[in-house]
Amino acid sequence: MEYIIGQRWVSHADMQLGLGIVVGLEDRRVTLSFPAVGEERTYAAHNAPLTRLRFKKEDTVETADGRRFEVTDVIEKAGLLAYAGVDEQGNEHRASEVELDAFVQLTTPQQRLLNGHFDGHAEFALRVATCMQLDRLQRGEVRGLLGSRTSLLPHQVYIASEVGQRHAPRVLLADEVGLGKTIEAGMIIHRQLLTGRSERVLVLVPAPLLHQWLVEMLRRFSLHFALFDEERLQQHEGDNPFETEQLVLASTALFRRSPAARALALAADWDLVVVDEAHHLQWSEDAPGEDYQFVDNLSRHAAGLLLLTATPEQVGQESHFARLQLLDPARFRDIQQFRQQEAEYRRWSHVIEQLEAGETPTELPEGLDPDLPAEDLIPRILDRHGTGRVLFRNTRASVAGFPERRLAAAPIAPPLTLQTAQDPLQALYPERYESGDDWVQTDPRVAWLTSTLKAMRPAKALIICSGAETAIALEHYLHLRAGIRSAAFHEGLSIIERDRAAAYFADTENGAQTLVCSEIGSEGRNFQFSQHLVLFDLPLNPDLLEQRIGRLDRIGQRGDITIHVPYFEGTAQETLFRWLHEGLDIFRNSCSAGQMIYSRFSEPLLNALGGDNADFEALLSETRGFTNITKQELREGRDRLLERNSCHRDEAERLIREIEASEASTALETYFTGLCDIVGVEHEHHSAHCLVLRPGEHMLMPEFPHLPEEGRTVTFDRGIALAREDMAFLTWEHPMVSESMEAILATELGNTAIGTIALKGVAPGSLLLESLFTVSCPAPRQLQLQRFLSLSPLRILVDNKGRDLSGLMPHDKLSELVTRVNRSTGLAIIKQVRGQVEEHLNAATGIAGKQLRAVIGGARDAADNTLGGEIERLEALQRINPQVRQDEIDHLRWQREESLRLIDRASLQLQAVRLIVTR
Ligand SMILES: Nc1ncnc2c1ncn2[C@@H]1O[C@H](COP(=O)(O)OP(=O)(O)OP(=O)(O)O)[C@@H](O)[C@H]1O
Repeated sequence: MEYIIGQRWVSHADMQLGLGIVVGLEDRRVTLSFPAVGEERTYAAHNAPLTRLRFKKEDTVETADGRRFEVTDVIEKAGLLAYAGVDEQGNEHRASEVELDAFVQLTTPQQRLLNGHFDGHAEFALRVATCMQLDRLQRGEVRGLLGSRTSLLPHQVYIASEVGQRHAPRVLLADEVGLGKTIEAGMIIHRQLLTGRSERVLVLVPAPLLHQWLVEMLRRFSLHFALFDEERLQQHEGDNPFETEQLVLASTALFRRSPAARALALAADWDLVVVDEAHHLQWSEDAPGEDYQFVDNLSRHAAGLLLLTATPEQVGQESHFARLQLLDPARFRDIQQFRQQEAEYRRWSHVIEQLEAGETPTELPEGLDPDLPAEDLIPRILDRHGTGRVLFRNTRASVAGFPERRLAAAPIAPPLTLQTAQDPLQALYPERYESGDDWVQTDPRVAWLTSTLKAMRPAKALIICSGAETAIALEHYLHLRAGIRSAAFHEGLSIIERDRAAAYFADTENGAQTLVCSEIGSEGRNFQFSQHLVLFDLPLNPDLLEQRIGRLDRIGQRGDITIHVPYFEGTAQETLFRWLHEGLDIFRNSCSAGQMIYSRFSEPLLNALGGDNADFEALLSETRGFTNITKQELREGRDRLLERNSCHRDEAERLIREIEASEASTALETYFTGLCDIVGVEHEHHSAHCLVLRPGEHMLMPEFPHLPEEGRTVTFDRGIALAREDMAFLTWEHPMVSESMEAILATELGNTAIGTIALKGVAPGSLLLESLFTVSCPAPRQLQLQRFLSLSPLRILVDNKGRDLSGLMPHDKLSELVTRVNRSTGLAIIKQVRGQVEEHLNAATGIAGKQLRAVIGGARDAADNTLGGEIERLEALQRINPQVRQDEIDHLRWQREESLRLIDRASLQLQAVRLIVTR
C-alpha cells in the first residue's frame, strides 16, 4: 500500500472523521488531515486503519466548493485520481481528488449486495444488534458508570454522574478523608472518556501516590495510564512526549524540578487535568506557590480541571479561595465577598429548605426571579450563592457505615533530659535534638512501642511520625533490636522502594507487622486492612492529624480502629494531646473544621506549648465551645448546603437501580456469547455468570480485543468481580466488549444478507428490503455533538409498493421467519431483482430521510437548550460580576451556531441491508 500526499482515505476505525487527505509521510508513518473535524492524525503506515477512497464510473462525487456530478471517467496520474463527469444540467466537470468534499457519504452495503456479496442472517442480526445496543448505551443515563469495578456507593455515583456528564467539568472534589475521591475521579474520567467529552487526560499526584493511582485506574476502570518520569522524558526525541499518550500520570515533583517538563506539558493539549492532594497548591497574593502557578497555567489551556483534597482549607482560606478561582474565575473573584457569602450560607440553606417544602421563601438572593419554579431556583441559588457547581464535599456523617474510632492514650513518664530542657517545645519532637540514632535506646516511648506491638501480635499496626529520620531510626530498632517484622516508608526511598514497603506491610501471610511512616505516609494511601494506628508524635495541624487517621478510617475498613497515642506526661506533648482530644475530640470523631479551629487558637496554643500554661484549662474549654458551635454551624450552614449539592440521594439511588437492572439482565451475556460464536472466540462455562474465553483457531479478526493468547476468565457479576480481581468484569463498557462492538461496525461483517420468507396473502416473488441506517455527523471534537445526536439507528422495511412495514414486522420476528439461501440461489436472486433493489433502497432512503429530519430537529433543540442555558448562566453572572469575560460568552455563542449548522448537515449512513424474497 503506497501513500502519496494529496490522496484521499477514510478511517474505517472512525468514520466520524470524514474524508482524510494525506499531508505527511515520514519514518514509516503517515499523517492525514481530516478537514471535516479539523484534526490531524498520524498512523504507522503498515497497519493504519485506512481505506482508500476510489470512486467509479456512475458514482456521484461532491467537491468542497459545492459541485456535484456523476463520474464518467477516472484518470490516475502519479498515484492521484482525478474525476471527470457531468452534473444534472449536463455541464461537464473535472476535479482532482484533492478537491473532494470532506463530508463524504460512503454507501458500501448496497454496492456489496449488488456485487453478489452477502453474509449469513446471524451476522446480519449481530450487526443490527450492535447498532441498537451502541445507540442505547450512548443515550443511556448511566453511560460511563456501568464499567467500574467498585461497589455502587450513592455519594460516588451521584458525583460521577453529575460531574462526568458536564462538558469540560471544573470542580473541587473535597469529600472528607477516605470517602473515595480517587475512585470518584476515576469514575468521572471514565464517564468523560466513554461519552467522548474528554480524550486526553493528565493526572498529577504526589510521587508516593503514583503507583496506587496507576493500579486503581487499571484494576477498577481498565484505564491504562502512562507513567511519566524524568527518564521517560529524556528517552524521547523529537515530538512532544506528552502528545504520544492519551492518558498520562505524573508526579507534581517532576514539574517542580524541571522547567523543560513544564514547558512540554503546557505545550500539549489536554481535555482534563486532575490534581490530587490539591491542598498543596498554595497561594498568597504576593507569593503564589510554584505548583499553583503551574496548575494555573495548565488550567488555562485545558478545558476541564478536577482538584482533589480532603482538607481544602489545610493551608488557609486564601489558598482555598484561590483554588476555587482556578476552577471558576467568573464565579469566584473577590475573597472578601466570598467570606461574606460563607457567613450567609445558613440564610440560603434556610431559603432552600423553604423552597423544598413548597413554601414561599421569606427572601431571595438579589437578581433571582421569584416566579421561577423551585426546581429552577434552587440550583441557581446553589450556583450563585454557595460553592454550587464547583465544590463537592460529602461528610462521614452523611455517608453511613464507618467504623468506631477508639482512643488508647498512653501517658509515659518523660526522660530526665526533657524535665530539665530549656525550651519546653523541645518535648514535642525530642529526638530531633539528639545527634545520631542512639535516642531509640533510651526514649521511653520506644520501649512502650515495642511492648505494645508485641502484645497485639499478630495484628498489624501503622506507625506515623512526622520526620523521615525518626521513622528510619524507629524501623531499624524494631526490626533489628526488637525482632518485630517491619518496614519503613519515607521520602528518602524511591517510589518503587516505597511501594515495595507498602506491599510487604499489606501481605497477610509473610508480611510485616508494622509499617513506620514519616508524614508522607499520611496522605492518600490505603492501609485500611490494619486496625491499629500508632501516632508516635502529633502534628500541630488538626487537618494533618485527620489525614493520618484517614489511612485506616476509610471506605473498606471492616473493623473498629484503635488509635494509640503515647505522650510524655507533664510536657508539651501532653498539652498538645489534651488540646486535640479535649478541645476538638478529634481522636474519636472526625473533625472537618480542624483548620478553622487551629487558626483561631494557634497563638494561645503555641504559648501553652511553650510553657505558659496558666490559662490552659480556659483555652481547653474555649476551644471545646468553639468546636461545638463551629461544627453545628457547619452542619446547618455550609455543610448542609454542600451536602445538598454533593449528593442527591434519590437521584443516586435511581441511577444505582438502573445500573443494577442492566447487570441483572442477561442481554449482555447473550449478545456477547453470540458475538464470540460468530467471530470465532471459544467460550466455556466456568461457574454461574463466569466464562473462560480463548482465541479460537479460525477467528475472523487477527486478534480479539483484550484477549490474551492463553485466554481470560471473565464474569458478568459485580459481586464476583469485587471479590475475584483475577477475573475481568465484563460490562457493556469493558474495553473487550466495546472494542469488539466497534470492530464489528468497522468491518463489513453482516452488512448484507439474502433470505426467503413465506407470507400469507403475499404473492411469491415479491421483494422486501430491510435496511438499517445510522446518523453520521462529522464535526470538530471540541463541539461534542454526540451529546445531542447519537447513532439513532433507523430501521426501514419496504415492500413492493414502497411502504414501510417496520412497525408491523419487528426485526427479531422477521429474523425468525426468514430462511437462508445458499450462495448460488442468492446470486440468481440478485441477478433477477437488481433493478428492484435499487428502487426499494431509494424508497427506504426517502423514508429514512424524513425520519432523519425529526432526529435533526430533536438534536437541534437539545443543543440549543443546553448551550443556550450555559450562555444564559454566564450572562447572569456577568451582570453581577464584570470579570466574566465577553469572549467566553462569544465563544459559547459560536459553539451554539456551529453546532446547529453541523447538526443540519447530519446525513444517513447505510449500515446494513437484507433482501428478502417471498416464496
Ligand atoms: N466504591 C468503592 N468500591 C470499593 N472500594 C472503594 C470504593 N470507593 C473507595 N474504595 C476504596 O476505599 C479506599 C479509599 O478510597 P480513595 O483512596 O479513593 O479515598 P480518598 O477520598 O481519595 O482518600 P484520601 O482522602 O485519603 O485521599 C480505597 O482503598 C478505595 O479503593
